[in-house]
Amino acid sequence: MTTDPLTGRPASSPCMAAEFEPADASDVPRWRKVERLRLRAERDALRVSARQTIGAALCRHLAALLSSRLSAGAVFSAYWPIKGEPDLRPLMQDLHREGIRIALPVVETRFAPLVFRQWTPDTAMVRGDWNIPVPPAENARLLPDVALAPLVGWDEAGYRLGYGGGYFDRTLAALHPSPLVIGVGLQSARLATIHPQPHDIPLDLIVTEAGVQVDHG
Ligand SMILES: Nc1nc2c(c(=O)[nH]1)N(C=O)[C@@H](CNc1ccc(C(=O)N[C@@H](CCC(=O)O)C(=O)O)cc1)CN2
Ligand SMILES: Nc1ncnc2c1ncn2[C@@H]1O[C@H](COP(=O)(O)OP(=O)(O)OP(=O)(O)O)[C@@H](O)[C@H]1O
Repeated sequence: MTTDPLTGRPASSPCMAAEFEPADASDVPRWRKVERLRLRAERDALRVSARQTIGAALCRHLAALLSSRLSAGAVFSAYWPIKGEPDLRPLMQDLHREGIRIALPVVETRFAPLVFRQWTPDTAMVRGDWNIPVPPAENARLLPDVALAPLVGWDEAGYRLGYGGGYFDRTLAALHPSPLVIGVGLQSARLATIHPQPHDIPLDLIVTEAGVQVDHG
């Protein structure tokens, strides 16, 4: 039997497709819940070495993409990896060294837009909402010129599936001028469609370990 080099599982593992497709908008939240669980389980099953390879490839693709879009003093919002998300902290370090200001998203108020707090390699992170490590409240609040949006799932129209809090959609709806938003996730997290709803805002670009997949930027 052949083995998938990334997951170490049988290449012919049983079909993991969602058990249903939503018939109408009222089914979409339930469908998304099933898909989030499936995609997160697949991501959790990755070997550490596969995760590292993916993170390094993403850092490379993003560095190439950002070199023409960010200059010293610009604000770049990244994320602190949780729940098996690709680790882009080496990229944050490199861009910081180049004089780019790095910010991280923070849930300061539940169900409100995210705020962005400055991060430097010297920042002592504290635990925020949902136990996510965040820069402390005394760090400067910044508005990103370019923002990464971590993806649980994505589609070729540029829509994203996150953890289901609606935080990025709420944030993008509130930010003016809106930053260039780059979705970051696994190639294997591609869906035929996320069944976009009126509140869903498409991303400008989507990048996976295989390179740029969507470019509306
Ligand atoms: N690394 C990282 N940081 C990030 C995000 C992210 O996706 N990744 N976010 C991107 O938006 C924001 C936090 N997003 C959140 C999204 C949902 C819930 C939430 O509602 N949690 C529920 C449990 C939901 C579940 O387990 O399915 C809860 O706490 O009860 C909290 C934070 C900001 N920081
Ligand atoms: N602009 C908005 N204003 C108010 N509520 C919103 C907005 N955008 C999304 N929501 C609400 O947030 C909830 C979750 O939305 P969705 O399924 O798109 O989450 P998600 O994009 O996967 O999560 P996240 O952005 O936190 O990673 C929905 O109930 C939706 O109504």
